[in-house]
Amino acid sequence: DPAIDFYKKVIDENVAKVESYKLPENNAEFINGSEATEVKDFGNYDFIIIGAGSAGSVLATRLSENENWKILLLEAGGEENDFSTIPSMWANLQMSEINWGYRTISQKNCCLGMKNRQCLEPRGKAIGGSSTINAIMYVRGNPEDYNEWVRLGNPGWSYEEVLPYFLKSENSQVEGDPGFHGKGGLWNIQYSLPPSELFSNFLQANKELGLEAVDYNGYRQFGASKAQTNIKHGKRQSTGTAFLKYARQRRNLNVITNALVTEIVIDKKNKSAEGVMFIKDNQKFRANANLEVIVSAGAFNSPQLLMLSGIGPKEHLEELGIDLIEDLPVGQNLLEHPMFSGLAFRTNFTVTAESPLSSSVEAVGFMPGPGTVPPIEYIFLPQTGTPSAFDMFNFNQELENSYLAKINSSTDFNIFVVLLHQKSKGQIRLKSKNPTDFPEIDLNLFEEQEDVDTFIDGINFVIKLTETQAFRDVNATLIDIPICQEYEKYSRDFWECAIRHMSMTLYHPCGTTAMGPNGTTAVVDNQLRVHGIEKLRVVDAGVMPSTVSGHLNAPTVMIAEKISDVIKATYN
Ligand SMILES: Cc1cc2nc3c(=O)[nH]c(=O)nc-3n(C[C@H](O)[C@H](O)[C@H](O)COP(=O)(O)OP(=O)(O)OC[C@H]3O[C@@H](n4cnc5c(N)ncnc54)[C@H](O)[C@@H]3O)c2cc1C
Repeated sequence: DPAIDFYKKVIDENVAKVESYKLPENNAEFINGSEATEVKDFGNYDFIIIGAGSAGSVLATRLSENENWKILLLEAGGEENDFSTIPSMWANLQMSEINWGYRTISQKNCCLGMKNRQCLEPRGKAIGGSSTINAIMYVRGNPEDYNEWVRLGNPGWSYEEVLPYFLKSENSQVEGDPGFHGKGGLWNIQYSLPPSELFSNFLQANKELGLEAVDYNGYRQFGASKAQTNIKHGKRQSTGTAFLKYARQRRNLNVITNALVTEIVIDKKNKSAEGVMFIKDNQKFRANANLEVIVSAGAFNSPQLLMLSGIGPKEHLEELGIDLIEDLPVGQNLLEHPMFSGLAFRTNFTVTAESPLSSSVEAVGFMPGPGTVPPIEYIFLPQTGTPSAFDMFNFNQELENSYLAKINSSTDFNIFVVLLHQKSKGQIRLKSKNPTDFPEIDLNLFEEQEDVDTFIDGINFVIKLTETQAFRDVNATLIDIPICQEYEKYSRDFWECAIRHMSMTLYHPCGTTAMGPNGTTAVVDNQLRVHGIEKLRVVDAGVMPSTVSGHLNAPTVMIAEKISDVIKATYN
């Protein structure tokens, strides 16, 4: 098949580049432009949207449906490419210029087994944003997650009220629970590509523990299922491909790539957003917004941009010499989904054919807990037969030699354990007032002991899962974790130590521009308008006031769909 040959060639060429790629330390490509003295006029628009990611692409598509509105969409990255459309290559995309390349600052409670105690925090820097480099899983979470947003003071966000917006985007091929899947929308959803040979063992193992196969986006979340994914004809469906591709043909939408927004221009007297400053092609530009500036730069970059523009914690901005316009808890309340990556299992089964064109994340399960929402998700990654091109865990040399080097991609499978509702909180701060510097990311996972305890329960559950007959049939055996030898092997103290060393995240930052009824604890209101500032909204994953028992891409698209309707209703 010529198509398969073409993509195999793309993989070969790009994997070679991945091996030698070095993550950047700052936004080097914009430094020249940041030193330009002249500011050029980029004209007037009704809406200026910052960031063409999961939220920004959807917003631009929906708002440009109104022909009378002139819209400017500014994106720091470039276009998607052939490599980024191949589902199984998602992890490798981190070692290319379509990842911003962030690392956390050195951590005290977590990431202890990583190089320099830093976890990686990839973010998409391209049309489609993080949906262009993500693992393409479509997982909405639990209805109670959204009802919780209402309980936190945000009317309009109950599951009943947001479900229509999930359905609106979808063209679902999933044979799931009736009433929970949309047809005819722009975004294709289908099950992950052909099942691996151990998929049925995974489902059967769950069954042995009383967990049936479920549609996790349907009536019941507790149980196990094949992953629902954003794939169409074997290719990634980023929001750039699924939504923006059509809207870009509209004359009222101007999409500018390789443009770094450096400031939201705010009239200090009226406390009203007037436009933006950005850098493109080594030049500085200013564009004006008649109706609104909408910040959709993601859960790290949106708070960075707000703080650079004078909106943020008073003390922090003062210490950096930034004039304060509005004192809001920007960058606080950072939530993540910690993920333990130390459960690999050797089997007596060897994959025969390598399958570089499959999607590597195959199936997930949700562990029941005492509450209405699952405390733990577990993700099944079967053997691929192809070793990954780099260490996405960022393990230090000791772990790389003593652990990673032992994993065999033909015989071993992984089950990643995810803590869904952490109590610990991190934060985003500015390194300096220079917009070409990266923001400072402090994850602070596992500050709260309760998080560690729940995580250990999840690990023990997954080990029990692999001790069922279904996994004994392939002789699944936990691969030795060679660290934390000072503790009794597999005791709770041992697991705590392993968790603090070997956990990374599922790359689900949110909460840094949280919605809520007032500016002491929240940044935006329930219509995502920034408290205290006119004509300014934040619309992206950062606005989630609490996280969801799922993955963040689908909820972010839902948020953008819903706010597009709110905006249309406001001005029409
Ligand atoms: C490696 C990885 C795997 C993931 N896997 C999954 C998964 O399988 N399923 C799932 O549901 N979720 C997954 N996620 C998470 C999900 O993709 C994100 O939560 C979601 O895409 C966030 O959308 P957003 O609109 O908030 O931000 P983004 O999609 O990141 O969009 C922000 C956009 O703004 C641009 N931008 C930022 N700053 C500026 C600036 N100053 N000027 C101009 N442009 C700017 C960025 O380049 C980017 O395009 C994953 C994420 C990653 C990184």
